[in-house]
Amino acid sequence: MSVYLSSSEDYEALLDQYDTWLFDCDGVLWRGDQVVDGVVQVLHILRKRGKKMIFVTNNATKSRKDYKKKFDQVGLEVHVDEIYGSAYAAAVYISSVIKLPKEKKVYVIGQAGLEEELRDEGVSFLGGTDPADNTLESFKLENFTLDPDVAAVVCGLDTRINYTKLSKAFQYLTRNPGCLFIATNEDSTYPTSHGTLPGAGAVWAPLRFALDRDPIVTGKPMKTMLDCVKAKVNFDPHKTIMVGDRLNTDILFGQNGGLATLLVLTGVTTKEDITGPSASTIVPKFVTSSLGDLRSVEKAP
Ligand SMILES: O=C(O)[C@H](O)[C@H](O)COP(=O)(O)O
Repeated sequence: MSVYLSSSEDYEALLDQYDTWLFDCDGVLWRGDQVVDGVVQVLHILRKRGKKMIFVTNNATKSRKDYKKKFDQVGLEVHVDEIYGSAYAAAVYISSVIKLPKEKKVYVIGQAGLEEELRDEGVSFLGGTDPADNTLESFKLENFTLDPDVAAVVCGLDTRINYTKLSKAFQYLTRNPGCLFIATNEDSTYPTSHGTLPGAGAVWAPLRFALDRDPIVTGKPMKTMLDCVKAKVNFDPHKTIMVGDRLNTDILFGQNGGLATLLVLTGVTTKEDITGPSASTIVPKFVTSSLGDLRSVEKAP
């Protein structure tokens, strides 16, 4: 059963109990470029109280450096070493977990942020933002030359997804022996300032259907993402809380890592999703309307 938080006393108790705070981004800190009301103040309070803060996003369209620019633009005081994205997790997984040989490559369905993280990890790639792949022309298999060095296909959110990219990925995954199918994350949707859009999971779902094969997912809720954080940051899981807006990624990610979890209702999850007969089996430890509400700890007389 979740504990619903609403008073400054509730929030004060949470601040006392946890000294490391992990935050999801889309739906918690912001929706698109619109920062959630009160979040700037709350991060400032946490910083002032010496809390360790880590930002873990499944959005693979941006690199950690891109996100640092976004944090700066929206007025949130965050260091690049506090930012962990699913693009970075996928690149580390390919370079350091499967240890892709240097002569091998990955075919990318995704955007520049994913390419930047792969490049920074020394992973060769093709596809992605290549103009030849970002076309609405019909894909002609007779004109396609298979690159035998492609040993994995990696898929992230790609707002320019098309039939050519899906067809090339399909060729590598069915014709290059042992070619790995990797997804940065499986979010079905994500919130923006103007409403909800299909997420990365909806981008690569056609491949899963065509292949009848599930990808290796490296973002939340999977362990790989937390391993990336643990490789750089020391924290006590018993004094760490994960704040998210999606049950099957953020909250499950926290639970898989043995962390406390705080669900906020400013993103994709509604109160109906966690109450009543069709409530999810993923039950957060705490629930509150918005991360911004924690600013009331400094409004108390
Ligand atoms: O890939 C997607 O579907 C979205 O970018 C993802 O849902 C947003 O990631 P978050 O910051 O919520 O982890």
